[in-house]
Amino acid sequence: MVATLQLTDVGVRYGKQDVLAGVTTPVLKGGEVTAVIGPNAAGKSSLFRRIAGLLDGPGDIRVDNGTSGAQASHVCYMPQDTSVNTVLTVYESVLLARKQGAPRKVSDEDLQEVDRVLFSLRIDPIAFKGLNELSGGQRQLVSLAQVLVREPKILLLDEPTSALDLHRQVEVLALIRSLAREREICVVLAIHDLNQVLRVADRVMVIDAGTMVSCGPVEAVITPTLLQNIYRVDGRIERCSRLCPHVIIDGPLELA
Ligand SMILES: Nc1ncnc2c1ncn2[C@@H]1O[C@H](COP(=O)(O)OP(=O)(O)OP(=O)(O)O)[C@@H](O)[C@H]1O
Repeated sequence: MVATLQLTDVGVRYGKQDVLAGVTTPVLKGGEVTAVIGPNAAGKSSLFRRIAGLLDGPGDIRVDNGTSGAQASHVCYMPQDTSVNTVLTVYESVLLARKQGAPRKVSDEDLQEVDRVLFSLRIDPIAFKGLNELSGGQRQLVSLAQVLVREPKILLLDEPTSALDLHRQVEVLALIRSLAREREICVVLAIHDLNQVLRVADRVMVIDAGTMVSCGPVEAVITPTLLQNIYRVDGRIERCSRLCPHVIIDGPLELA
């Protein structure tokens, strides 16, 4: 069965302050990548924490048309903050993530999956380094390995490439897209770089000031009007030599 995720009227409140309200999506399906975009402090991370079951709030989060998000075991969440406070090695931390909530005995299959994920993210050369010895980008790749190794069906990634160099961003996002397709994973990822959104996502959800203002196919949503209304910049969409759409920014919005 293909995994599905659907949000109905989902909100988040910290104390007495509503930071997110009324987020309703179509059914997001395995095999698809949905990008969540919007300005700083719009409510994107709060939405991810709410879907992952780390925050309470109004609304309905439906996984596979039944279980609520928090309870479904195949929902994996990678937070924005990947700082660590442990002496584990990369390999140990990824193996531990794999065994989370499962019987303790480590099988050959577990070891093979850890190897496969480290290799796919090209972090196998640092497998036996301590987590506290890594660069910011390496730490982010390890965090990604920790969720991929659990073989999720719903994958929630909060800015998974923010610390990566350009080559690694393109490579990792291509990997995420191909895993989504091959393993029918429903991927939802927050990301600021609209050009990467245009490359990786099927659908884009725009959050602005705690409200979902738009949700649809990437090229229908990422338009000069969005650049003006949400990001206050003048820009246009053009195609690169491989025909992938790209955002060209002309400058800050010039008010008439
Ligand atoms: N633990 C918290 N307690 C109170 N308010 C919070 C908490 N976490 C976030 N907020 C507030 O909620 C709002 C949304 O924050 P959130 O982190 O969800 O934004 P975001 O869209 O992910 O931003 P960014 O793009 O900067 O990461 C902000 O006004 C923020 O100050």
